[in-house]
Amino acid sequence: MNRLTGGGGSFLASPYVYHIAKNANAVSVRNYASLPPSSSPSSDSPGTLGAIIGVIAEKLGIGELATGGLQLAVIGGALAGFRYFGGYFLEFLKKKTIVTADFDSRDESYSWILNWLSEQPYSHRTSRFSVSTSILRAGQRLPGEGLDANLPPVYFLPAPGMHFFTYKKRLVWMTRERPGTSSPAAAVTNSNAMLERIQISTFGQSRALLQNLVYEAQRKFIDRDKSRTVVFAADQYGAWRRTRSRLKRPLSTIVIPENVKIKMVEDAKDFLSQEHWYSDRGIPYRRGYLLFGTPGSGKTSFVYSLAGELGLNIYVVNLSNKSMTDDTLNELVSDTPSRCILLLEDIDAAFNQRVKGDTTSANNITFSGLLNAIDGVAAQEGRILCMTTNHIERLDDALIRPGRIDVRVHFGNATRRQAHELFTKFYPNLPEQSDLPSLFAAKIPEDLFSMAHLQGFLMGHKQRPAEAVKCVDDWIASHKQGKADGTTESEAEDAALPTQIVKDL
Ligand SMILES: Nc1ncnc2c1ncn2[C@@H]1O[C@H](COP(=O)(O)OP(=O)(O)OP(=O)(O)O)[C@@H](O)[C@H]1O
Repeated sequence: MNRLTGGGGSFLASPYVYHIAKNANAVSVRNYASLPPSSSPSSDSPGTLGAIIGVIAEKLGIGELATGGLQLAVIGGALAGFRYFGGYFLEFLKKKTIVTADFDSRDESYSWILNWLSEQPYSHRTSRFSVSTSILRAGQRLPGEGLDANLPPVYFLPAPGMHFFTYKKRLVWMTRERPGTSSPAAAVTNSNAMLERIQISTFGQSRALLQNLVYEAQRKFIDRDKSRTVVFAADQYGAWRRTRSRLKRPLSTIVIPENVKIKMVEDAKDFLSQEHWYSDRGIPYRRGYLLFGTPGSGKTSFVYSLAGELGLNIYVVNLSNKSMTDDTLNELVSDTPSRCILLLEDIDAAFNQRVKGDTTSANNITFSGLLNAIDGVAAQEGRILCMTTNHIERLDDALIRPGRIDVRVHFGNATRRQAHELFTKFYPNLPEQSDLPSLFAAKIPEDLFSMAHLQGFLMGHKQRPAEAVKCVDDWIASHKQGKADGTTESEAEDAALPTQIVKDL
């Protein structure tokens, strides 16, 4: 009895139990130590756990072996309890002493942090680094940008794992997890196999340092985008993904009548500055443009240039996407920032099977779902909607009625004037008195070729303007026949209309 119930001095001090206590975490050890000291390790004194168990065992009249078993069970239970609560305690300690920022590759902020990391001296110093020509986010590639235009872009990033470095003279550490490497959770959820995660931590209770870091990363990223137009597209999960960014295309590179450009830019700027005007009159603060006309006439290019001019990003919805439903469309549209261009391209293709009274489309979006997304309650205020189509005659009147579409711009085939301007812009180093642009323009039949077509021809003579003028007759002859065969009467009529703002509103 004495051997088994020898109080703290007996069983805790026995080599076996002591071993268990030593292997338990510090919290367990401390908790044992905090038990009331047992000055007299005798069975008469119930001052220790062992003694208490001994007394209970004696009262119950169980034998020595069973008493030993009971003691071990109690110790095991106590250790398990310490481990369990110890975990909580450690977590509590961590919360009190460490702050952590978490970045998930499904979120835009992941790009900020990768970009920020790639600029940190540590990323260029560490022996464990990953090299990338693009930043990978949720399966989307964000090409390296803003680097020497003559070199392939490259990012240096800390490799997956843990890294320590300093930020503003404070120690920070970062863990980067990739599925299949160090993130079992991500590996299990195969649904998003490209999920990545970064955590950045530092000692202390204040979030200020990490918040500064996040703001700095955000600012750097946005500054880099200032000279660019960023394009977002909907992914298969119904969320916006940054797909690419392009250097802003100056409006001067779009060859359409100057008055069209000026009026459109003025209209958009006016709209963006008139929020109160709209709210005072209870008019939904939205503007819609329909750009219609012949293929390759510059409709999409104009939208990109306009976005650059206004400093807006573009959110493109592909209505032909089979995974898109009314709900996802609605969610996407309501999820755009308040100042942006929402671009619906080739809108006729999404609903070309619609005949009057039919409310279905070739995809999973209903016509009423589309109308609702465009101007329902969830539709974002402050956005500019741009729709493009080559077939305005196929569009339902309801889709382009005033209020949904405020300005219609027709884009036609190239006039001689446009051909002249395109040639001049294509060969900017021509002497001022050169007659090549005029010679070229004189040969181009009015309203027969699209601007894209002419641009394609000039691309074949990139550095040789005189050769372009010499060869253009043959090119026209060979293409005239093809065009005559392939163009319907209504397309030919449409193409012959000049590029202009159609003021029917
Ligand atoms: N008016 C124009 N000025 C300058 N470039 C043009 C013009 N029209 C077309 N291009 C050039 O032709 C190509 C195709 O233009 P874009 O995609 O903007 O035409 P689109 O009208 O949107 O065609 P689609 O209706 O087939 O989508 C681009 O490379 C663009 O630079």
